[in-house]
Amino acid sequence: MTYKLILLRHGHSEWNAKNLFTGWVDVDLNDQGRAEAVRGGELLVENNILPDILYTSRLKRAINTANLALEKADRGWIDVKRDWRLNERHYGALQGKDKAQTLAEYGEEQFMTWRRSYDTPPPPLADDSEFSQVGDPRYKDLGDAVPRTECLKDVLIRLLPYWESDIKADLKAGKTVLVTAHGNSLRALVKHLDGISDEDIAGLNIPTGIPLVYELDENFKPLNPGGTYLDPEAAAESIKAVANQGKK
Ligand SMILES: O=C(O)[C@@H](CO)OP(=O)(O)O
Repeated sequence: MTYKLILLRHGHSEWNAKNLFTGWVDVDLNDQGRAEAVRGGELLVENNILPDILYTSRLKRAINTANLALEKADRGWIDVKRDWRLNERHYGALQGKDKAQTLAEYGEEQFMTWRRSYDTPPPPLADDSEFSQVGDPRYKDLGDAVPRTECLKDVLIRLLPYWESDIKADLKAGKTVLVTAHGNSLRALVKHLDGISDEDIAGLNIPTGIPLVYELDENFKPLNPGGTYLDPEAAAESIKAVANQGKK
C-alpha cells in the first residue's frame, strides 16, 4: 500500500509582493497568487492527481489558493478540514516589518537566524500590536496559547500531532490528501517526511503555488525523497526568489 500526499504553498500574497514578514497576519492573495493557484489546479488535472480531501490553515491566502486550484480541477466538492496547526510560523515582532529594511538594520546573520534557523524565534510580538492575533475569534479554541512568536521547531511541535492524528488517518484510508499551507509550515512537514537535519532545513525553500507530490510507503517514508514538483522549472525559479527575499 502506498499513499499520495500533495503539498501546495499558497500563491503570492499582497505582502509577499511588498516584501513584508507575514506570519499569522491574514493577508490575501494578489493577482499573481490567484493565477498561480489556478495553474496549480491545472497541474493537478494534467498529471491526473486529484485530491479526495483538503486540509488548510485558517488563513485566507491558503484557503483561497485551495479553492481556486480545486475549482480549476472540478474538485470544489471534496471535504475540507481547517486547522490552526497548519498556519504559517508566527513571525513574532517581525510581523508587518519590511524584509529588506530588517536585513539592512540587523545584518545578514541575524536576519537569516530569524528567518531560517531551526530553533531561534524572533522576539515576541506585543499583544497590543496591530499585527497580533491575541483576541482573534478564529483562535478562540486556543485560549491564551495563541503564539506571540515561533521558530520552526515550535511549528513542528504543534503540527506533528495533527499530522499523526488526522492527515495520516486519511492517507491510511486510501485518500489522496491535499495540504494547502505556508512556506514554513510546509518546511516543517517536509523536514519530518524527508528526515532533514536541523542544520540542512535552513537551506530548503518552498515555491508558491506549485504542487509538490509525495508517494509514501506503508511507514510514511517517501518513495520519492524530496517529493516531485509538478512544474520543476517554475519551482526552481520560485525557490530562488524566496531564498533571495530581502536582498533587493
Ligand atoms: O513572511 C512570512 O510569513 C514567510 C512566508 O512568506 O516568509 P519567509 O520566507 O521569510 O519565512
